[in-house]
Amino acid sequence: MASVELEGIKKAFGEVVAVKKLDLSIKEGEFFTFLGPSGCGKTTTLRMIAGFYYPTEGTVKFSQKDMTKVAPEKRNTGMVFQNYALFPHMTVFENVAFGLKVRKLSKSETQMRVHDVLKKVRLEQYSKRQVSQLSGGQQQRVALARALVIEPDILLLDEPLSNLDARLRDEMRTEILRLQKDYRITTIYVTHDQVEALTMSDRIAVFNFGVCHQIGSPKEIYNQPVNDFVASFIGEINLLNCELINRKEQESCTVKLLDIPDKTFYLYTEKIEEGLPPSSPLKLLIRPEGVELSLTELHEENVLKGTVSLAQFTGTSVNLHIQVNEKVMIKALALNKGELGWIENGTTIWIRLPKEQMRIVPSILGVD
Ligand SMILES: Nc1ncnc2c1ncn2[C@@H]1O[C@H](COP(=O)(O)OP(=O)(O)OP(=O)(O)O)[C@@H](O)[C@H]1O
Repeated sequence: MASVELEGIKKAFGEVVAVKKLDLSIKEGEFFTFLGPSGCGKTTTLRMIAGFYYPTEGTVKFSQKDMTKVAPEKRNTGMVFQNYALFPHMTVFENVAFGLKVRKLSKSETQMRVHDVLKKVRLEQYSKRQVSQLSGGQQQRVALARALVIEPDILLLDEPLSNLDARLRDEMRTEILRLQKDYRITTIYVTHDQVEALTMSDRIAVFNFGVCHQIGSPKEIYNQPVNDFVASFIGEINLLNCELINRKEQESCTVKLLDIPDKTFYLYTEKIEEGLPPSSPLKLLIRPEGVELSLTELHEENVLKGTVSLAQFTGTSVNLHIQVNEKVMIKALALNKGELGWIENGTTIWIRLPKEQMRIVPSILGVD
């Protein structure tokens, strides 16, 4: 096991700056995920850790040892690629043994290690089969076995599940976590899939356009996003253009929603992101599950009246779109019970935005 430290990392390919300036440290044994949309610099960062690319600026360290210019084969990392990169004409055994052969391990040691790892990934009975004769999920396990057999200090996984169907993806998520805990190996996982990131990771780094916007546990990222990009990339959310009217210490503060005239809302001061840039556009955030609903009029603060424009039944709940006016639509969630479970399009409804469920963050996506 090793820790990973990235200090002031930048990577440019000619004019294209794939990673702008990155500082992060990954702890020993941690399951750490790089999450972000296509082209945001996740794979480039992973490849700098593997040594396939050298950074234009900055330092890559493993357990505080400078590895920036060390060749990939001397880093003791195991990597699994999106397309598996297996040798199709070779057997499962030969594929997994390949890295050990390169390292010139004895035949008996190789036999033993390959046997052990194939058992771990539940492929012992397939060792003589050609990989081209395996299913996608089985090929994925071979790729994992090949990465693990060298007993790497760090396991690097680049969108390893994106070629599998939904059911197999679920199964492999559990499998990868089981192996990661078994081997107690520092793991860096690249994905654009928020469900994978939330369910698997100890911590997540959220990227966009070569910049890491936030690092935190799945709960921190979901519940305390630092800006509207992070908030909207993970889960459903309502983002409302707003202006902060008055900010008091340890009390409610007052907010004006720009698209709902003559209405003031109150939320707790600690729900305002620290150090908001003075003139930047702001967004008020609230998750659909934080919105409260009533079919009878509510006479309290933070209430809006709207009309249901979409009621999508999902089994356990109903996803609702509630039109407040031409510009503002609020997403909410009604559990499949009581009268709210039977709600239909066109229903008039009262929405309460509880103080503790709202946050104010700077908008990097811009006011729409
Ligand atoms: N070898 C290269 N030469 C030139 N530009 C590159 C190279 N590799 C990556 N880029 C560019 O750098 C940016 C980041 O790419 P990267 O592959 O790291 O993104 P990503 O977040 O992993 O995307 P994806 O999820 O699509 O794999 C993109 O604009 C990409 O086109």
